[in-house]
Amino acid sequence: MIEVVRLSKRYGDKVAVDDVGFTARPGRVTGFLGPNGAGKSSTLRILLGLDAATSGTASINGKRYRDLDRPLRTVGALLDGAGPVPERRAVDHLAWVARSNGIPPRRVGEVLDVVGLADVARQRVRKYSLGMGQRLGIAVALLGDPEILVLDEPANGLDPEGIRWIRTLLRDHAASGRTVLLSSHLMAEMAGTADDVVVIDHGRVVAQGPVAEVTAGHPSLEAAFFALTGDRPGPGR
Ligand SMILES: Nc1ncnc2c1ncn2[C@@H]1O[C@H](COP(=O)(O)OP(=O)(O)OP(=O)(O)O)[C@@H](O)[C@H]1O
Repeated sequence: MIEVVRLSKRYGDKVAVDDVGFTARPGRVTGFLGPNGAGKSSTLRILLGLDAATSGTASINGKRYRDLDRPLRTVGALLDGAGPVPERRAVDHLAWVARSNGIPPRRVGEVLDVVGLADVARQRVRKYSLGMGQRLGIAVALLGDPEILVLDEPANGLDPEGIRWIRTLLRDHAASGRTVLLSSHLMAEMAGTADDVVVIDHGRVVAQGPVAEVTAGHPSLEAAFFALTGDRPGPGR
């Protein structure tokens, strides 16, 4: 379970996250939705111990990330922009992450199979396409067989088949009683993946609840999103 309570983050005068609260529950995929710059990555970075909150708390199974024992075995994460050293081979990167977290080496082969990179595991990461890099990031997230997955824009760089693949992976993870939190600015992707959504705009939560509830009165989740955020679909959105 993930709990975010009255979380705020300021960068100088800029309020990036403003009194945000939500819960991501076991057995459900929770979608964290918002336009670019809404505060999604800032919230997830605090949750994962990469940044400090100005006020409020973000916890994983009741603990701050930094207080988790062997964190990768509790929570697997994929963050925008985070990636392995380009000169490293994918398999070596995974083996290094596994070693540093006390994860059995056999998991490396298992996750390479799950993400469909087994045949290219010995290639250097710099030769990977965007989509392959994204799959490698997901492999790292799965390495510790974690109860909780936190993924920032996991569909970035994936083709339609890749998007369908990750949707199935996340649905299966939740169906086995585990917790999934994923951020996206892509409504269509979220409508088919999430059980619950948290909609954030200008740092504040503007709606949250089961997809059907948030969508009620609108023709689609996309229409609800644009009505809630006052934004129009356009380039980069
Ligand atoms: N390190 C930083 N210093 C100053 N401002 C920042 C910093 N990180 C984020 N911000 C600002 O905080 C706001 C929220 O950014 P954040 O990256 O959390 O949004 P986001 O919803 O994840 O958007 P995106 O999808 O574009 O990543 C933005 O206005 C951004 O410019």
